[in-house]
Amino acid sequence: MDIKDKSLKELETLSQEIRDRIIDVVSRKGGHFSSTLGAVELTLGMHYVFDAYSDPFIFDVSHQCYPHKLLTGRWEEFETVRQFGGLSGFTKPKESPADYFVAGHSSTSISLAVGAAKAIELKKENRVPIVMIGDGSMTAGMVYEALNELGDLKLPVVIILNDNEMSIAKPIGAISKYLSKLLAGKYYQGFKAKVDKFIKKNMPEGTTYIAKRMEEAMKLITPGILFEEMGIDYIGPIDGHDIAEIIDTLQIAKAMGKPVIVHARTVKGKGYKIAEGQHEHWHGVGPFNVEDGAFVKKEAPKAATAVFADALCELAQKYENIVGVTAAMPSGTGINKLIDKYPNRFWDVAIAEQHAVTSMAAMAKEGFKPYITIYSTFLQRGFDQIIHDVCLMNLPVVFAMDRAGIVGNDGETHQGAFDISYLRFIPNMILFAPRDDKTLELGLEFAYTLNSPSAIRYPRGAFKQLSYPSTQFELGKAELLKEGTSNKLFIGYGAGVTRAIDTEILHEDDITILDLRFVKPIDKEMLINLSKKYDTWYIFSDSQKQGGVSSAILEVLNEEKIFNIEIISFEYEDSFIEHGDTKDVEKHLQILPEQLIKKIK
Ligand SMILES: Cc1ncc(C[n+]2csc(CCOP(=O)(O)OP(=O)(O)O)c2C)c(N)n1
Ligand SMILES: CC(=O)[C@@H](O)[C@H](O)COP(=O)(O)O
Ligand SMILES: [Mg+2]
Repeated sequence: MDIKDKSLKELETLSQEIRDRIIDVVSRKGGHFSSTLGAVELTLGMHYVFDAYSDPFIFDVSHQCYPHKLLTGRWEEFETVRQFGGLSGFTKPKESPADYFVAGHSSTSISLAVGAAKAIELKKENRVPIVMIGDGSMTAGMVYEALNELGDLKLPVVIILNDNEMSIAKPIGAISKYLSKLLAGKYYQGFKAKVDKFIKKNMPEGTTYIAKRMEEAMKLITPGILFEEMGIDYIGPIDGHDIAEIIDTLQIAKAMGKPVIVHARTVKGKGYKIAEGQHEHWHGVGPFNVEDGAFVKKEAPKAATAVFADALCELAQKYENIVGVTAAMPSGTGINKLIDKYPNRFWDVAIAEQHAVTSMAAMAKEGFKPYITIYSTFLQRGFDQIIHDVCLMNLPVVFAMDRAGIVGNDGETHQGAFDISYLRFIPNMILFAPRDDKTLELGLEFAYTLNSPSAIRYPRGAFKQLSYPSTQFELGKAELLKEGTSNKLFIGYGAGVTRAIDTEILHEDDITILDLRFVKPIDKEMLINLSKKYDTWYIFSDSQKQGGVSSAILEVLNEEKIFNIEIISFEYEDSFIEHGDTKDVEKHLQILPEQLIKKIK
């Protein structure tokens, strides 16, 4: 939709239509809600001043990109957002040429803009990268790595800092406090008045000349701004819901031809009163009633996250040296409960996964037992820190990895597919997984006893509760759940054990089921023994096949020169897994028990 020739009044009407569409669709389908509502006017400003099909439009995390989708030919299709086969909830170039990059993990936007700006300069093109980044995402280290170079190179990049004074939860840390202080300032008004006066007095011919003078004007009224010190001009705070002010400012920022941060004050949830200014609750939602904001809740069994949080609470009470962190996901990981109860032992360190890992390594060195509670996908950010700061030092840090396996509607960027593959080869690391609630509780207690780094994984949502009695973990020991009479062996890992059991029930043969429990150290003895009885092994695990559970088993068989076993892995194939309701995605992957049984037969 070209909005460049719309009047201010028309733009205001459009902003209401966009909000109505988002509220209507998200209230029925679920999705990211309050961030995207708060970004409507800023997005309109971006589209008015820049060109989404030419200028790189870079949305950080991109959970706030719904207005952008609606403005770039996806109004009708928006009905399908986050559903299987439908629109992604994030920006995705495959979906539209107006989506510059895939995003979903935070704080990548300014680096992308710097790279794009370098390329634009080398290609001698006339395009300007425009970024939208939230205040919460300004806490991550990558942002400062990018600003560091940008302030030096002085390439033209416009960065809208969309500041609603919230991350998913409340904002954390010194940067947040600093931004709040800036928000409280009156810099923009002074700046604008000066610029207006200047333009009126000195003929408004040619933006380069005006921009040059603006720079001088700004220096007088933005003392000591961190960004200025880094070589990046700062304009703000502006009202991020005032379309005229946004357009005005973005035009100026674009004309300046150098890196500029436009600091905009916004209200998270703007336009839906019940959500306005609320954190957590309205960030990402399921279907709800628009009239009263009541969620259409389906009766759901207790999620693994809640089982984890309760169990860790009990352990923390028992062992005073247990500490823990989350990187900006307090309620998502359930650790908010512990932060409330033990504020001196459990922390939200903001979006700072690398720092979370390394700072907990030092706590382990000091004799504490850190539990890093983190989504499988976000731990990817702390990869080098796991190797260099935790495993190399052989420190007993526990990685409690939530959202392992298919996460559903967030899709490609968020699937917890890779953790086994990226952790398994690291020396000293112990990898194990519970199959249900009880074994999750046992696993957390077992982790406490370990003197090495360990990682335990559990899924989004609830485990299916199993009837097999639970025994405590024993390092490197698998558990034979059922001995059958056929030549087949089902090996399950974590939630994969349930998949194995559910598939076995559908098979007429009486099949042996092994809960592998540890993928590292793996139970070689058990595998060697089983190789003497069963010659066709099926591997069930909610993880990537490459480097995953079946790879680990094949390594053992190969080392032991056991070549007569056929291994059939039902792990994820070598591709990124799309978004959709988890059941739909699993069906697409053909890993539902009724599909697996057909493959086996
Ligand atoms: C690396 C990484 N860690 C954590 C998250 C989870 N996450 C998504 S949005 C968000 C909050 C971002 O806050 P902000 O940038 O201020 O955006 P807002 O939602 O307030 O608009 C968090 C923590 C993520 N996407 N990526
Ligand atoms: C955008 C983002 O990274 C988070 O909002 C994420 O979508 C939360 O996922 P859960 O719903 O699994 O907590
Ligand atoms: Mg925010």
